[in-house]
Amino acid sequence: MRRLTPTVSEPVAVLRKAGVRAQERALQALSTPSLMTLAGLSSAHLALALAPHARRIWVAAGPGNNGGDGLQAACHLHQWGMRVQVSLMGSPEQLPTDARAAWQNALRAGVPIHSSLPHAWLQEMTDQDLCIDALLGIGSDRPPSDVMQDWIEQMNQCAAPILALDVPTGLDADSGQILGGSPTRRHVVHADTTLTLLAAKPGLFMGHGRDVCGNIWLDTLTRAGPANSLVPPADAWLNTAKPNTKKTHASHKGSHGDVAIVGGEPMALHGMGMTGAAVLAAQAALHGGAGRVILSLLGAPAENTLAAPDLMQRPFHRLDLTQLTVVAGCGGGQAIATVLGDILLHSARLVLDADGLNAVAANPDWQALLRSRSETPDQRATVITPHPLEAARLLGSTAQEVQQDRLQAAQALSAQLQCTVILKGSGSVIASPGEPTRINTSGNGRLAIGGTGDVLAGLTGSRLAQGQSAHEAACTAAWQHGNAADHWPSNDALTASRLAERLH
Ligand SMILES: NC(=O)C1=CN([C@@H]2O[C@H](COP(=O)(O)OP(=O)(O)OC[C@H]3O[C@@H](n4cnc5c(N)ncnc54)[C@H](OP(=O)(O)O)[C@@H]3O)[C@@H](O)[C@H]2O)[C@@H](O)CC1
Ligand SMILES: Nc1ncnc2c1ncn2[C@@H]1O[C@H](COP(=O)(O)OP(=O)(O)O)[C@@H](O)[C@H]1O
Ligand SMILES: [K+]
Repeated sequence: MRRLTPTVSEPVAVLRKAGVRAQERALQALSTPSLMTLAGLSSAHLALALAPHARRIWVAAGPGNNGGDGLQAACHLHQWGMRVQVSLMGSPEQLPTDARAAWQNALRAGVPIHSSLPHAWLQEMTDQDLCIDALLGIGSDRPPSDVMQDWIEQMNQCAAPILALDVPTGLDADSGQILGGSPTRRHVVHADTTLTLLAAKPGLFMGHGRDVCGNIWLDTLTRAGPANSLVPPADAWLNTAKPNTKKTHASHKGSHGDVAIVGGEPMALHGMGMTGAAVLAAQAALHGGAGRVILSLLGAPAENTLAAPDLMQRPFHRLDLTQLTVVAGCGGGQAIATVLGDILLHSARLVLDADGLNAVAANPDWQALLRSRSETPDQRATVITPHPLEAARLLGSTAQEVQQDRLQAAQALSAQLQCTVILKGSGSVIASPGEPTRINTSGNGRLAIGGTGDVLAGLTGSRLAQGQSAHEAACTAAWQHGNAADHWPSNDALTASRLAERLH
């Protein structure tokens, strides 16, 4: 069993529900004791570690095998001398085989099992006690029933912390969305800790998953031996790519790459002042360690010269694109369309963001140009950094559809445009042709403010300029960007410009 944090260094495979089921089938026959026995024991160990002084442990057990895990855990905790009560939803006779065996074990051991909520017990529980959510795991495909919703609400309102087994009930393990697309989070368990079983699931790290899982632990239930070779191919991996920011002594500014930021439409052009976005990207490229950063604002001379003394400034026609890492589109407005063809054709390495992506989405010729960059003899690296709406425009779908399956959306876009994609948002997904897809686990809701995406684009450009491949640059930049937010002092405002200066 191990805790999954953004600083985890070994690779962690992520499987969708279908993959977990396949793994379950493959391991079931081999595993002695049964997988549920292992799951129950592991859950009980973690429960005891989380609440060693609990005077009450309430287990809410559902009608499937997730309920079986809870019953098995209750049995151990009871045998170890803890005061446990189980509320079992549904009829014990209808439990699946393993869960039914767990119920019989618990009965034999003398665990109190009821079919309703222990109201008085719940009211007496304190923050030293523990609730165990074993209502639904990966078998849930619809919003919880009315009675279950009531149990969930009681659990969320209880003073004791919550340990969710496998998945917090009400959360879709694949997407991180709330089952049934409910706009409120009332009908999903808000766990303090989630012990996920067999494999990490994507939904725990995306969308609402980050808010309702609490600390995530993983037990693969596989011990050393032949069982390990039966794990199906991963759908993705958690992103563990930390940047190496060390620079050799024997280096000069030319050793660390040149980045040109092209964007920042001024107010004078179409009445929308967006030079700030380009300056943010440029600052991030500088603080990300690029040797030289050139700001090429579209349509007018710089308005921020004094604010950015470290930056060089050039008009677009003076840039030698073939020698540069270009970050294009940040605050690009409509003006980006005037230079996008040249950028797609000639830039040595490219990060395309924001209005650059919107322009590509509207123009099939530019899509073809973007694709063809991977076919040039020098295979020009390209990273695109869409948020869900920009991704939807490129895919011809909706942001909601993208959020329903972020892994699939990022992979489809990467295949369609033959480039690296960072699909931004809670749990950014990094997909590249022929590379394992990554889910970034650093970062938090404080990044949900204007301008942080420009910072990510500039940082990615600096990583490319320093010699990383498109996939590595995207992985390390996404991790570093989120990590800076994770270490931000809680009493200090996080703004994009300050983020750009504190990338460490
Ligand atoms: N098998 C194994 O080897 C191992 C399994 N493991 C554990 O099993 C879990 C998967 O078990 P599972 O497949 O039984 O699914 P689970 O999540 O318990 O739910 C299904 C039940 O809930 C019901 N139900 C569904 N939705 C509902 C709703 N909205 N509201 C109300 N009811 C709803 C559904 O009813 P039905 O759809 O049939 O009407 C069915 O009765 C997995 O997450 C892990 O914890 C581990 O121990 C490792 C070994
Ligand atoms: N809830 C969140 N959790 C983690 N990261 C987030 C969250 N919301 C936004 N982000 C990150 O913040 C950045 C926002 O980018 P974007 O939407 O393009 O904003 P902008 O265009 O204003 O810069 C992205 O890197 C995204 O991954
Ligand atoms: K659960």
